[in-house]
Amino acid sequence: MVNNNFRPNSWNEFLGQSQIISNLKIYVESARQQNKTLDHLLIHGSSGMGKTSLAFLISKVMKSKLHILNGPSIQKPSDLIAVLSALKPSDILFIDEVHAISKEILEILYPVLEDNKMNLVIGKDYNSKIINVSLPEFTIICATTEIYKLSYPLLNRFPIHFQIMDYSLSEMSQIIKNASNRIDLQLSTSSCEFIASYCRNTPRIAINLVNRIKDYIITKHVNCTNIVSLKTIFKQMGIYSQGLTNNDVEYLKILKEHKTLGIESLAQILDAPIATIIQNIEPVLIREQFVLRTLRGRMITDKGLKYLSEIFNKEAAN
Ligand SMILES: Nc1ncnc2c1ncn2[C@@H]1O[C@H](COP(=O)(O)OP(=O)(O)OP(=O)(O)O)[C@@H](O)[C@H]1O
Ligand SMILES: [Mg+2]
Repeated sequence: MVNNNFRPNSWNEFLGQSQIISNLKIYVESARQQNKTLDHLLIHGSSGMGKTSLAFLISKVMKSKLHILNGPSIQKPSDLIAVLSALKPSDILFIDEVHAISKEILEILYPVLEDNKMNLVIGKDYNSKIINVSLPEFTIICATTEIYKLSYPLLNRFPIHFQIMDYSLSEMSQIIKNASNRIDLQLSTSSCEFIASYCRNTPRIAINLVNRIKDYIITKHVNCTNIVSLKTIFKQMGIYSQGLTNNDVEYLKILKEHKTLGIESLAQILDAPIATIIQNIEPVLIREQFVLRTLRGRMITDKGLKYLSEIFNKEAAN
């Protein structure tokens, strides 16, 4: 489990995403000078890229109390209404996985986002009436990994919208350096860069790897953290270069065998849900240019074939 202690506590500790951070600093400062709350904010990006960390950081720099809700766990209107009713001025409400909230809950959220009001239905059938309840000035931060599942009316009710972009290799190595410092693990710059190449561009994976490396060092399964010993650790963990896992390699092997395959056939052969393939397997393979998505289906590239032959040659040599 990723330890919450790794979450950035200040602007400086949140690495990369320079455009988001520089804009956010302006919006936060402007809100402060006008004695206003920050406008509602939507953050989207893949899993483990820093959405929750950013929401936590905003609440820290705004010195605001953070209330947290998770889209899939808001099952009935009262789940949301209870939290909204407890909000105090300047609080922040963070709704994670907002794509998973139902239409019924969205109906409550729309007037809150737009007019800072809750429309509550009191009574039943012919005796029912709607009352408007004004809420204190507060900020809603929503996060999603699946932006395309949000309806347009929801999307355009967020005055601020950030997309978490890829991290550069040097930003990833700095995240690794900072995480290793926090757990007293000595890593050279070249070791950090090497680990960064195994992180699939994802800070959460970086932090997991740093923790696992510490496990190997502490239990003396490996003596030092040079690149040769890091390679031994990753091999033992079943991670290939570029951070590929057995599933990713299996996917490449299937494509090598079949040349071109549609996603349904791939899912069947891999025995994995299509969503898992699209969200967990393909992003790294496409970013590394090992795989192409064409109209006829998925195809392995020459670079992908070279990667496969390299890892199997290495295995044969060992
Ligand atoms: N830009 C960053 N700088 C430093 N550390 C980061 C950064 N982004 C993420 N992290 C670290 O990576 C971990 C995972 O990030 P986080 O939980 O914010 O991801 P997420 O986008 O919310 O993922 P999910 O969609 O799965 O909820 C955090 O614990 C944090 O320590
Ligand atoms: Mg999160």
